Amino acid sequence: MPPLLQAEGITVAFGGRRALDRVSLTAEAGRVTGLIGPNGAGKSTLFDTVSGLRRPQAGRVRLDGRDITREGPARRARRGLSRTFQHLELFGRLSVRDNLLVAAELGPRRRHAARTADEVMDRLGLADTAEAPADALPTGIARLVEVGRALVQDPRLLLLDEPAAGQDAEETERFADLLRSLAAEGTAVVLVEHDMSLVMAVCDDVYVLDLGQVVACGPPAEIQQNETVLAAYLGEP
Ligand SMILES: Nc1ncnc2c1ncn2[C@@H]1O[C@H](COP(=O)(O)OP(=O)(O)OP(=O)(O)O)[C@@H](O)[C@H]1O
Repeated sequence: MPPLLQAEGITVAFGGRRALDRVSLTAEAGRVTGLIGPNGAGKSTLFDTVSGLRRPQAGRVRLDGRDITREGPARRARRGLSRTFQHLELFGRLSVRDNLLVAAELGPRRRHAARTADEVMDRLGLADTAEAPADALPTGIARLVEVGRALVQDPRLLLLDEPAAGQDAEETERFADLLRSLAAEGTAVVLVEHDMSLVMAVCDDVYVLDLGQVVACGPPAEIQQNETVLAAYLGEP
């Protein structure tokens, strides 16, 4: 069986400058794949390309071995791909529950949208804030709501763009448990995150991007020792 996600040789240029230069990445069901790199390395651009918001100038995106490079974001979502955004995309005036409901009503469990939203709120520890408007939430909690909006779609492939930013140590620990349990259920998780202790604790594999190129990939223990990575990224104060 092919890996659930295969991005192969992805090149994206803005003007004359390559934000991604022949980037390849795979993500497998049941594993958490980390994607790290300095600001501007190309992480969000890769998510945009995988989720169908941006067409690459070269390269292919495959899901279950099927070439989906020319498919739009809605089609990819129906195939089981969900993502969160680094810049939150919540409906600020709607409650937490309604934010999840709107997303659930577009997903495969739309007939049970209310139950699905409640289950996901419970799972994320959001039940107590269910009626709070999204724009009144602290960032760490708002990011969990964004994750919840992805989870109500019951994704097979979940792309998370800095989901733990703004969380305190205890929230991050709980979030790590959530990622592990999603992987244990068979979800393929791709995690963009600047919190290195979270990345190293939960990821099975880590890709390191720098200036649009993959400079290393491997298990966390190997990545932490890799000299190119230390120079490009981890060595930064
Ligand atoms: N719409 C755009 N137009 C022009 N340049 C862009 C655009 N989007 C991204 N870029 C450039 O592409 C490069 C990669 O940006 P990207 O946001 O993918 O990096 P990133 O690794 O996600 O960074 P960060 O950690 O800061 O979010 C950067 O140099 C950025 O300035």
